[in-house]
Amino acid sequence: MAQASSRIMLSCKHLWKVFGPRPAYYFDTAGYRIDPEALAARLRGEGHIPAVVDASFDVKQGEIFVIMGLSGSGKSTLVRCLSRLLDIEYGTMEFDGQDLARISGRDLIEIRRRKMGMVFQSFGLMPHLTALENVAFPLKLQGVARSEREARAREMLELVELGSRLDALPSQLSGGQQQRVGIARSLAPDPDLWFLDEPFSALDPLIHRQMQDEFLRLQNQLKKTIVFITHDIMEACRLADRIALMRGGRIIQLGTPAEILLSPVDDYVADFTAEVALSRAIRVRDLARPAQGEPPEGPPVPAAAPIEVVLPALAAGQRRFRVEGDGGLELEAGAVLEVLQRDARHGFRADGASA
Ligand SMILES: Nc1ncnc2c1ncn2[C@@H]1O[C@H](COP(=O)(O)OP(=O)(O)OP(=O)(O)O)[C@@H](O)[C@H]1O
Repeated sequence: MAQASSRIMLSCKHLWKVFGPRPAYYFDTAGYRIDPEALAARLRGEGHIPAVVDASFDVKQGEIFVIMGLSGSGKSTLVRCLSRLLDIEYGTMEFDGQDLARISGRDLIEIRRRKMGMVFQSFGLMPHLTALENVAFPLKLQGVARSEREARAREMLELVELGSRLDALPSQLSGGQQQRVGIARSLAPDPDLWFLDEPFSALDPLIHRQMQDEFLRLQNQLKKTIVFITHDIMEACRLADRIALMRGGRIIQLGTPAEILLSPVDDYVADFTAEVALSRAIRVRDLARPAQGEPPEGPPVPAAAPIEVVLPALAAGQRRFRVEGDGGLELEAGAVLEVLQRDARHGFRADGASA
């Protein structure tokens, strides 16, 4: 996970996207004045699909912001609105000093080409172009000279460890390799905002995990501002700095993975998170507190490690753990045991496996 700065890169307020015969009718220029739930219910009752309902959130520079929800909850629609592949009915989307909802034509094309990168589940590569040509293609659209765009494409393919397959056609590459090309292509114009819509879900589970590691490695290096969509809570918890959890078009909870896992707002979120082994997903820093009295003995534990790292010492009787860093933090056995109890209730063993 990257450390995000506090600068806000994208700020969305009260976004609505409605499918149906006459969505504009419900949103006059003065704005809607009834509460979002009531308006969404009315829209549904009158033959419309409110796919994004009053969504507000900020994405910080350098952050991995994950939008998570079940099929049909509105994730893809929301991201299509952010990239203006769809027009919204209502709301504001401030990016780079401009309201994306209001700009049009040339400006929009420029922003999409130069400032936004997109990766989709279907890799969308051009079958008759080589890996190098596919990655260089967005730069060709920008009018970048051939030698320069090929140098950049080569650099991006090396970044995703495909430097030896520059001349391969998509059909000669595995699914995982094709998605790496897709990732390299989306990064070629050096976007400020990087959208990834279920980028790994077409890949088999083993590759899926490798690609997540690869993605985290890339992000550590590049520190992009990322909006990442997934329906997989484990993936969300692994990758996210913060998660926006959607249901029926609404963002029902927004927080760090630890906040969502430890303090779900309602039973729906609690059910959603029940399949996650907390001892793996919760990190030492999530439960750390200022050290009380003398600092704990023993070697420090890394703040970013999952709390399962302390289990052997806990089993051997240690009750307080020094947390690595200058913060004077400790991890206390009681907090760890609470998490283990929750895992046990949901059928997870202390080693993180399902019982
Ligand atoms: N072009 C469209 N016309 C009408 N309804 C649409 C359209 N696109 C999406 N919807 C509806 O909007 C709602 C949200 O769909 P969306 O694709 O955003 O969900 P999702 O969370 O991305 O789902 P999935 O994970 O299956 O892709 C669904 O009820 C869907 O049927």
